[in-house]
Amino acid sequence: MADSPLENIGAEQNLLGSILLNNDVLPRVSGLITAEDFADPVHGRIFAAIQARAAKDQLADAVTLRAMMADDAGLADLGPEYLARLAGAAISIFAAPDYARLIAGLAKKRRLAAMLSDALEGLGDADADADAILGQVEAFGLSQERRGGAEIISFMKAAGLAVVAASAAHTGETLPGVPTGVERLDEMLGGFHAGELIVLGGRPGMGKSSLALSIATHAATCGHGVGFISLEMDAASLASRAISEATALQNRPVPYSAVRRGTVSDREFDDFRGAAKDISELPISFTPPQCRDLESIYSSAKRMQKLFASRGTPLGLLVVDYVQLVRAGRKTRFEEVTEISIALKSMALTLGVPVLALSQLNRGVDNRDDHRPMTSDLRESGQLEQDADVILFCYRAEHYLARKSTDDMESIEIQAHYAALDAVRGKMEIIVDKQRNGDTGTVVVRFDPATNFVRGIGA
Ligand SMILES: Nc1ncnc2c1ncn2[C@@H]1O[C@H](COP(=O)(O)OP(=O)(O)OP(=O)(O)O)[C@@H](O)[C@H]1O
Repeated sequence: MADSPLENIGAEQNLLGSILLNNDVLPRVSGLITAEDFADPVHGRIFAAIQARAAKDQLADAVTLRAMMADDAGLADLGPEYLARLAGAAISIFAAPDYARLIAGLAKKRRLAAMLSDALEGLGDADADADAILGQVEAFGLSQERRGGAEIISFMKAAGLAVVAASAAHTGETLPGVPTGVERLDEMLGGFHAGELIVLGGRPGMGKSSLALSIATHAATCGHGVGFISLEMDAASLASRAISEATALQNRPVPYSAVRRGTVSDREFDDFRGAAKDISELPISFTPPQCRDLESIYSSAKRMQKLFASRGTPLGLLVVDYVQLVRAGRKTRFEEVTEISIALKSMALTLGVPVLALSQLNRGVDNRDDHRPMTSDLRESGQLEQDADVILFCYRAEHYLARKSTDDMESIEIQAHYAALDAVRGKMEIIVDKQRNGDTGTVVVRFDPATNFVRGIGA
């Protein structure tokens, strides 16, 4: 069958063949083309598989890929020797970048054609809103700029975008960013903004994961697709916490630890099951435990973005819990976290969503009199501090006071200790330590660790 004018299957075969024959071709074309640019979906999957192997410093040739893609029905349809045939059709290493540009250019034209056809269809509908169609065209232009990366944006265009964002914020109908569910925090930040890296730091047990999950479920409730990449907890444990929070919101709190231990009453079990049913449709996706390196995090995020787009709830937030567990294969921890931090910021930009990255702070915080985290606590964490657009810390005085021994205290001190404990019981401070485009400050929220419940005081 002849290629359509907007695809060149032969060029795709030649390019893939040359990479399979010589993996050194890959770095020469990586910045020019993505797996989505291939017109033939099987070719896209072959390219993604080559990239995944290369990221792990593994050889990607016809033999290794055939084993890796043994379950790919599309590849099986093309015959057992297809990969070997591709390798036989290789072009020279010097021609590869031109082929990559040709394929990427055709992909751009296909996307443009699809978008224009949608827009024309919209224009044919007498009830369609012209501004909505124009927005669609503009959004397409922006998404192509992100792909191109190096394109130049005129001041006029930037000013236009600034006015669109200001007008959305001004009318107050919608938050400019993804809402967190903590009203005061949303007022300070305007929600989490697309393209931003938000770092949430804290000591273990301070409630980072709980806060992140609570924000994720709230964002999903508001219609944003959420990708939750936890390197610490499995999907069922995260879901259990989210369901527990839903029971608390329904004023029938069922602690997730009791559910796990099997110590809930029949009524509590029914409440838990009922809440699970209520939130089961939320657009949140988790990743399997083997998703631990940057390459798989990025490819999972891209898969989630496609999945959510196809379901009409576009990916609005990506959460990574937590940075120190991600593997990047660098020599020192500092270099490794720096690479992760740069990658997470670029993920936020290329995917066009906010990335909420959790960061575990080291013991230094516990050894001070004031255990509130500070910017300097992030300094050992590579370049996180510089790359982050927003830095949040969570802090619970209750966590420290409840663990303080009263053995050596006088009775008056014990009284003061319990008064202090009562004053902070059930409260978490969210410290906005850095905001590239706004003010800093502290927001106090109600936090029930047993049910993962986080809400603004008085909410
Ligand atoms: N039933 C319960 N009663 C009281 N506290 C609980 C209960 N269940 C869990 N917790 C506490 O809730 C907190 C949950 O914290 P979370 O997992 O969000 O911490 P984190 O900051 O992400 O740190 P970590 O790295 O340890 O997970 C922990 O301090 C845990 O001890």
